[in-house]
Amino acid sequence: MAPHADDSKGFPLASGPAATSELFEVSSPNVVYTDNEIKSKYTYRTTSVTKGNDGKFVAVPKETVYDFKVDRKIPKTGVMLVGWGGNNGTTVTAGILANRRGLTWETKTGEQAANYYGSVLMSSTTKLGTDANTGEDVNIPFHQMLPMLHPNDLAIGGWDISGMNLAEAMDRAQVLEPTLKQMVRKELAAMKPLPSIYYPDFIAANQEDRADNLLPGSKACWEHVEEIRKNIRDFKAANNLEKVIVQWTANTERFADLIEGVNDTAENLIEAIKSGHEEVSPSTVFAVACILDKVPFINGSPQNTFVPGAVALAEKHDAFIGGDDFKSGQTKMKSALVDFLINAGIKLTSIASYNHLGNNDGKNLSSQKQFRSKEISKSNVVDDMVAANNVLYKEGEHPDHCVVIKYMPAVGDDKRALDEYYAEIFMGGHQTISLFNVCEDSLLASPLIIDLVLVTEMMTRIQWKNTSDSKDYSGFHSVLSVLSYMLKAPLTPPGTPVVNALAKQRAALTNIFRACVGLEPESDMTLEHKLFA
Ligand SMILES: NC(=O)c1ccc[n+]([C@@H]2O[C@H](COP(=O)([O-])OP(=O)(O)OC[C@H]3O[C@@H](n4cnc5c(N)ncnc54)[C@H](O)[C@@H]3O)[C@@H](O)[C@H]2O)c1
Ligand SMILES: O=P([O-])([O-])O[C@@H]1[C@@H](O)[C@H](O)[C@@H](O)[C@H](O)[C@@H]1O
Repeated sequence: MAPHADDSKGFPLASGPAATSELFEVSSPNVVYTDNEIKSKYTYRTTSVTKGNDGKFVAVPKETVYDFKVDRKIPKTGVMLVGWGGNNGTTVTAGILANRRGLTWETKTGEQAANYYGSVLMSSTTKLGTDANTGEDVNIPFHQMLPMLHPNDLAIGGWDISGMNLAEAMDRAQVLEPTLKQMVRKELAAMKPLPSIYYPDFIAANQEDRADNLLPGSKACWEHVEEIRKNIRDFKAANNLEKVIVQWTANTERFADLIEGVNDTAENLIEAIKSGHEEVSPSTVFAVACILDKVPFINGSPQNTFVPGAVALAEKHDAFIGGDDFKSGQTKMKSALVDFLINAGIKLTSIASYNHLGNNDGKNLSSQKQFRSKEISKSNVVDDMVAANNVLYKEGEHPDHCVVIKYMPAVGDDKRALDEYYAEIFMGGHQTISLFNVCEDSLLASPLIIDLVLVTEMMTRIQWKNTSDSKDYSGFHSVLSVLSYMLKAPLTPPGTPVVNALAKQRAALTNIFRACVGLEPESDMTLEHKLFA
């Protein structure tokens, strides 16, 4: 009998965890396994560079020894989506249900089985090491690097300003095959998003016609914070959960003005909400509600949810936050291609990025203020790669870069991304790369929602301390920049650099997980294959 859900309960857990036992153990004097923990001593090696009076760099190898501790017990976890009734929300919910039940369905090209393609954790591998006998690479599923939650075990719930149940909303989204929809319709029909907060000025006016599932009040108030906190507590209790993670996959909001005395500090932000300040957005109200109860909050949209006061509040409460803006298709390709071109010594001089899409996201983005949020997140993605190459680019020099998004209802969720990359090459030559990339937006974004939940939940079970310190273990910084691989505009701890290069982002995630079990970073040097045969 398929599991049933109701408003506050969301979508209950599967019967029994799908997670498999751990695939490997590290045999090292620096790694200790107990029933509940993996403890490791990890030497972090970096190179500290200074510039001498003669202008010459001096590079000094540095070593810092850290103790890492990983909780091996995988908690019963739920995810609550803000915007649950949207294209992404309905698609990821149906996708997890289909995987949990091992569904196959007929399509025009034959039978299709449920999968987690597009999830870096569930469908990619990472190199563990080399075979002691053959010297061949030994690659394992990324998901097996640490004792990680399995998406099949997730309870799912959430909020939407639209009161449609998930089956009707799935039809409205027009993303999934009718044959698959038919197989999950009954379960989704039993799921209804919780009423949400709606402050009209923050999203396009064209969204008003779906706003029929609202909490009273059209601007920030403390009752909204308390109601959201209660919703999360009720969902956790109803599903007998140990942990809940909240993700914003609701409409893109306009940027909030940063106002001293309103959203510049934690205290001012709390006061601004209590006094009903109109510059506090719904996404910031959700973030504050989550932070106060140390519920991790991830922003999958481009708006500046995390105003300085929200970041400060998260740091104050040791709560995890992450964002911004899922990196699903056009930008993911850009962050890989630009990384390749510039690191190949090719001088990229112009990027023209156009896309059109016909889903409700595109409808909301047809409004200038909401588009501006997206334009910013899509435009900044090359900055670090350009700045890192002072051979090609002088100080302050960068490629021309334009971003255009047009709402074309006919194409629905199947966004068309058209890009032209123009570059200078050897001796005055030029290279022009033209891409036509059909991104089925929700089918690309849904695995990112899953990866963001899995990595965020994993980070709540990792602690560290500097071996030389006597102080206790602590968690990573509140701002989870380790999530950057899944996001267009990575949020980083205040004052730290933003890395958008896709390969670097993936390497950071891989090597932090490796460090947690006392393994060196994967360097791909393979000296064993270069020094001797
Ligand atoms: N590939 C992708 O789909 C992709 C990539 C990057 C970012 N995003 C972002 O993800 C978000 C969702 O994308 P989508 O295609 O699912 O859009 P969508 O419009 O289909 O879904 C958004 C949902 O949010 C709801 N909503 C709006 N304001 C709300 C509020 N205050 N509280 C609760 N619900 C609210 C809407 O009713 C709608 O159901 C958008 O902001 C989009 O820009 C999507
Ligand atoms: O992730 P990506 O494909 O570069 O960017 C996408 C944009 O191209 C699209 O216009 C927008 O609707 C999506 O929300 C997403 O942001």
